[in-house]
Amino acid sequence: MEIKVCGMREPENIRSLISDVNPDWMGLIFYPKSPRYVSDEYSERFEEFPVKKVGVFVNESVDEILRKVKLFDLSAIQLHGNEPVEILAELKRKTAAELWKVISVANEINWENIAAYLPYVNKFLFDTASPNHGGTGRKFDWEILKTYTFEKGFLLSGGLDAESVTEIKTLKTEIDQLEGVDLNSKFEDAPGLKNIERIVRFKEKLDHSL
Ligand SMILES: O=C(O)c1ccccc1NCC(=O)[C@H](O)[C@H](O)COP(=O)(O)O
Repeated sequence: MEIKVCGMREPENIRSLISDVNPDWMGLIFYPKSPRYVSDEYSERFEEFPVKKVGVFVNESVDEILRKVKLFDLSAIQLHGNEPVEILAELKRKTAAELWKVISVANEINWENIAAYLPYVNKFLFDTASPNHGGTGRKFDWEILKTYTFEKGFLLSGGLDAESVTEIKTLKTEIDQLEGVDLNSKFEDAPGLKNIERIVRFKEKLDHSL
């Protein structure tokens, strides 16, 4: 299973993450209201790191997203707001970066609305709905994912921690499209600063149980 560690910011912390965990993806948050916000000044400090970067955006303009893709050498764009399909269509025409659409889960999911994104996205990411958009540290009811019928893969997100591993394993046996997990606030010592040991323990538990 893929591992994305989101909300990274501090170079020394990133260095430890890569050497001890070697995640598939590192998430950088470009939403100014997030306590994990990554400003342009960080771009030079990230150049050396051999890890694929995914930029997290909330209702951002296409021009600004493309500017960040270039500045931070992003491999993927995670759209974490209410972005309409047209924005994804435009991005797909203008960049080779992967496109991930976040589905914020409250009570129900309208699968017809989500189907409209299929021609443009590389994957979906299911997260807990919140007025702040992400980083809630709360799980949603994963039962709803059992009604997922598309072939497209997705990442599971929202309040994941080491205690979640058994349930993730069960879910994977039922839903093959579950490609990976997204870790964030439950692995932090402070916003934007991850506890690497905690992530190592999560990964070991996941590897042993899959
Ligand atoms: O983490 C944030 O501060 C954030 C703020 C606004 C939009 C997205 C944000 N995070 C994006 C992510 O992909 C998080 O990993 C995801 O929301 C899960 O976070 P958590 O519930 O803390 O595990």
